[in-house]
Amino acid sequence: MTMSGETGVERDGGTGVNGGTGVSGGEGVSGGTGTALTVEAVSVSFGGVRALSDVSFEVPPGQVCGVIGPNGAGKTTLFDVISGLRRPVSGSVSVAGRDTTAVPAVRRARGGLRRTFQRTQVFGRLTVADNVLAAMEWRGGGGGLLADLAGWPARRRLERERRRRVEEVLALCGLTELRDAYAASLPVGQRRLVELARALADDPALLLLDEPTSGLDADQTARLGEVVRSLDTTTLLVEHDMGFVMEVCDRLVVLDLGRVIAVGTPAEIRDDPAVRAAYLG
Ligand SMILES: Nc1ncnc2c1ncn2[C@@H]1O[C@H](COP(=O)(O)OP(=O)(O)OP(=O)(O)O)[C@@H](O)[C@H]1O
Repeated sequence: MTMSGETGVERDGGTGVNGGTGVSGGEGVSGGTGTALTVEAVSVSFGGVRALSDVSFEVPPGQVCGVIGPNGAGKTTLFDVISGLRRPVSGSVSVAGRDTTAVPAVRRARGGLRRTFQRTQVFGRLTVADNVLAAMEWRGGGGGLLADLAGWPARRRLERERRRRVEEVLALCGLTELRDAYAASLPVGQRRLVELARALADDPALLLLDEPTSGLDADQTARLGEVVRSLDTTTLLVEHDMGFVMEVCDRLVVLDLGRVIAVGTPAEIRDDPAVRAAYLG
């Protein structure tokens, strides 16, 4: 299946990390909501460029952790490592106490890892509601072909339950009035909310949000903050909007040139001289 990005270019959605599309099962990351994340001594190199050097931090269950740092600090590379799109040359990633460093991205997605991207990935030719519904369809309806043909009551119940959940998530993300709009017709901020709704549809265990406020107006940003705060899900977010980060995150990890230069609460980070130096030069 393909997804349309902000540019209108069709993008491959088959990484299995966004909304869990196209995969089935339940392995890889599982642990339900409130799953602890541990990154330990992770290093990644691109030729001579050390994108991540010995990066370590923990996110306790249910906390919201911001990853901040100047351009090129290694934030996207870190997300790629945690979601399984890139293997570190050394170090490990553990989710709910289980080492997932060698677990493929698709299995992490099956286990409940959801990620949104800097460049939004939604199904442009589906309505907003169907985008969210599609994020749940990967589990299948149960009962196989026979159930498909016979329309078993259990299958119909599941379908009703999913549709109820779609409406719930749309309301949470402020998208109810847009439920029948085609995703491709929406401005980037709203598409970003659709992507978030897809990620939230089936109770993620671990949520990675890449620049979630980008393209959102002030009201949408405020709502996003409320949504993220209301979740029990362990959440990691890369974000340049410092006001948002300071308000929404329980803790921050600051990267600079691939290294962790500070970890702490927003208040601690605000006053940290190393952070000020990295940002102000
Ligand atoms: N595929 C790649 N090949 C070579 N170098 C790369 C690749 N991806 C990232 N890098 C380099 O690794 C370093 C970290 O990049 P990364 O994209 O992770 O940083 P970032 O903090 O996400 O930056 P930004 O805020 O600009 O998105 C940078 O020096 C970047 O040029």
